[in-house]
Amino acid sequence: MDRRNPDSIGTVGLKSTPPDNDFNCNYLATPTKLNGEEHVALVWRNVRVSCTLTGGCSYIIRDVSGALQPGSLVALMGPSGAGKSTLMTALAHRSAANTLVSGSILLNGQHVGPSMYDVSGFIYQDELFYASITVSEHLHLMAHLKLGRSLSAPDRNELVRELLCRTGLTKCAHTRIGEVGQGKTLSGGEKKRLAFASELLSRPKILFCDEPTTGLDSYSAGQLVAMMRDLTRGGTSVLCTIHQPSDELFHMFDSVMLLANGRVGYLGSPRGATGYFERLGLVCPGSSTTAEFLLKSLSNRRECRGTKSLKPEAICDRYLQSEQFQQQELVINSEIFLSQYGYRKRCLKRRKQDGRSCWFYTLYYLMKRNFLQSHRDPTLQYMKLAQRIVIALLVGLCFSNTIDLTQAGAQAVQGIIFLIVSENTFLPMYAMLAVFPESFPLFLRERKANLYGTMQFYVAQILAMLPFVLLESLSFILIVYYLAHLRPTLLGLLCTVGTSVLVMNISLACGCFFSTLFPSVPMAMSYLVPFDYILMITSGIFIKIRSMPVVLRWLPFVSWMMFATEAISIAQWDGIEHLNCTGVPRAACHHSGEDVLSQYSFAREHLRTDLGALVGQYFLFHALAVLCLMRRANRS
Ligand SMILES: Nc1ncnc2c1ncn2[C@@H]1O[C@H](COP(=O)(O)OP(=O)(O)OP(=O)(O)O)[C@@H](O)[C@H]1O
Repeated sequence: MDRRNPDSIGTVGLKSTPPDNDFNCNYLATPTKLNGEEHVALVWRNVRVSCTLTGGCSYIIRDVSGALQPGSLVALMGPSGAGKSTLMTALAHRSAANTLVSGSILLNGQHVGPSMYDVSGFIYQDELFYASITVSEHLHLMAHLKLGRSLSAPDRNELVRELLCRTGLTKCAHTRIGEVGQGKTLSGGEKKRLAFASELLSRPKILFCDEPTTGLDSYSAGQLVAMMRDLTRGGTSVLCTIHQPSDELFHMFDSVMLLANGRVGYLGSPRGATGYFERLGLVCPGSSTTAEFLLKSLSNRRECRGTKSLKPEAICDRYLQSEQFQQQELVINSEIFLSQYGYRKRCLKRRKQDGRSCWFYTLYYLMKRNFLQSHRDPTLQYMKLAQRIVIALLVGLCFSNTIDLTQAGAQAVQGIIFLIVSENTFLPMYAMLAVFPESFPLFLRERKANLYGTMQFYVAQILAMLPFVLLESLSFILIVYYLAHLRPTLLGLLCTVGTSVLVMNISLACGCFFSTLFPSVPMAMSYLVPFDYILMITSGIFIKIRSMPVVLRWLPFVSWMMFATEAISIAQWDGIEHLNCTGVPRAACHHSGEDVLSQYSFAREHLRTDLGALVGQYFLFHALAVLCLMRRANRS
């Protein structure tokens, strides 16, 4: 219970928060020290939302007006498909890209825009987290991402501690969030509370909650609504969609907005709702809760009918002539008046500082989050490393006694070069395909909330992977090099290792490109397989580039396998003067390293071009991947 504020016990006898530890939890219900200017009011008038898909789509929301006054707890209710989520995302300035919002939505008198992200939080119906990090780590990382450098380390720690305490998560602070089927994970209710705590980090003035109680038992749902009520005591306004709350929960809200087919059927106090509907001739049977009765009344398939049978459209028409509608108009007008005459602050404070330092600061914490996620997932990283080591041992041992300065040795060297290049190409490329589709939904939400940009997200993903990529690539090539007795010179080793690492990075970049270009892994896979064949055919091992049909001679230039095979071949053969021709006809014999290279149309003068082309392809694929990601994010 809040010790400063005795009123923080819910109206239905639910304590605002279970006292699960000895901490003083005074974050949520901190009585507002703000004067009227610091409050944020949201009013909306004649809001319409339509979707812009080709093939046409009618209005989802039609001429909806209302107000969210500072410190109020408002429930948004309606039958499934009534448009609750659509209205809420429009008010929160987080609408899907394929929807068009018209009408006025005013935040302290100003048309709503990106400043909404600085004053509001949004709790989605399905909460998304990085599963491998702990609750406490998640809150600390989110504090860095949301608040930047605006808080000192002790203040940040204190804030996280307070929120853990207030949301009853202290006992699972060091539990990994987890996913279903991963051993110990947070329960559904704990995840909801964590989503709640994450949004409260930035002390939002408005909190939008999309069905936060769905999937919770009645006690947990009661706790959550009580928590929201506590929050409103600090001046925060909460708009919350909710499905069929119990009577206790229903009456905890200050007002309720009922939607039917995208229109308002009632907006007013929960207490007045039953009476209002009774005056329309719709009577609630004793067995129903108030919410059930209201939803059935507004549903197209109604069971709850009174003497008069009003259709949802007629109920919405009657609302426009009601006293409740007139009262709402007064509230909207008074809020507009308060904003116009300076009682509501127009320039809302930004959460984070702008500028370069903030860009790198955010990048660092995104990288840290990605690193923790991949580092802690043994199935993903350590299994991959073990797999690479096993393959390296296999390849190295198979070739261990085959490499010498003979004709057979020359063939073995070219064979192992092909294996090195293809091993560094195909596995990493396919491993990347799932990365962006998996992280895209969370990225989209956080990007919409203005936490970071596409470039920061992309660079963080790549940099966080880099240590593992280097480890995998180096362990593979060093084992193979040593066991197969490849050329024992420093230059040969450096050039081979450097090219292999580069090849692995290009393959990752190409995998990123395919994974951002296509919306799903199977689709990306179906295009990647033919591309793999182009890579292999043009690697220079199977066919001389000069003997390919003229129209296809450009293909090798999109194939890093050709440049890499040539670079490593040069590293292995350049400067070798003599090869043993015993048992081979003189005409078919390679007398020197240069002969071996020329058999594949390779030449030592190409080395710089090869390395330059590899570096160029690395940047090209990353640039294409970023463009695709931006395009997809803008369209979502
Ligand atoms: N981006 C969109 N593109 C096309 N149609 C949409 C889009 N968003 C919502 N709709 C349609 O608008 C209607 C209202 O959807 P919305 O999700 O807002 O309803 P809801 O009241 O929140 O429903 P529920 O309670 O089931 O979550 C639905 O018929 C839905 O299919």
